[in-house]
Amino acid sequence: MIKLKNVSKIYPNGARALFGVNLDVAKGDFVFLVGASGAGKSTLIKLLYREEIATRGQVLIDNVNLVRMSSSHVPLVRRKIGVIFQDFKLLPAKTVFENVAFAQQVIGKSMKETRENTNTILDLVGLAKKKNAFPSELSGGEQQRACIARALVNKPALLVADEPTGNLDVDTSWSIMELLNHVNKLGTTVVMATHARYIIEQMNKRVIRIEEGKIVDDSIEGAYRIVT
Ligand SMILES: Nc1ncnc2c1ncn2[C@@H]1O[C@H](COP(=O)(O)OP(=O)(O)OP(=O)(O)O)[C@@H](O)[C@H]1O
Repeated sequence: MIKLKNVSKIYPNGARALFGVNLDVAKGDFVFLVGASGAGKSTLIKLLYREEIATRGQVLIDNVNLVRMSSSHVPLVRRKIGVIFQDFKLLPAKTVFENVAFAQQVIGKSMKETRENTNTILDLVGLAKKKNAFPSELSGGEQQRACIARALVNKPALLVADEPTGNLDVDTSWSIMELLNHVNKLGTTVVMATHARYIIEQMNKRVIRIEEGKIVDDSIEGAYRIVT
């Protein structure tokens, strides 16, 4: 579902973030991106949802090249992709329900469908009881669950996550990882950048290591699987 062909990214200020990256991620995969700070993980993730555009090469999502795409087509591609961040990015003046519902209203879903989908996804992430709370009334783990609900509510084929456990304690991080694993088992492809060694060691997933803008290792890591 994801194919990067000889991708390089040089930012306008001259910073060289990625060089000659080739990558294939199959539908249904769960992939970790690891590497030191500044290695290029966030840049690679941003290329996948066209927050940034590659300077050279091709970034294909379901055979559509995001590099050559006109901006009018970007919303169509973004509907296939849910994004979650380390710092949540929830709208502070909206409740959990409204944050999740909003993602559907902007793509023109009816009120009835929006309400049904929002309730279903809030159940899935374990936030049904907090749906009328505002983000400031939630714990960090609950805020991240709300973000995951928002990212998933339009049923994306791909979920990209940039350090989604970066602001969470170990137990809360595991509950988020179990949720991502569950979502992956339901069929969503997951690409997640992380610095958390203990997570990649225990998840037994494909791990892509980036150093100075290049993929230097691509292998299955860890001996244990999370039981879900
Ligand atoms: N918007 C930008 N403009 C200029 N340079 C940038 C920009 N974003 C990132 N860079 C540079 O590109 C390189 C890769 O950065 P990137 O954020 O992709 O790394 P990272 O692996 O995600 O790091 P971290 O783990 O700290 O988040 C770094 O040298 C960084 O300074």
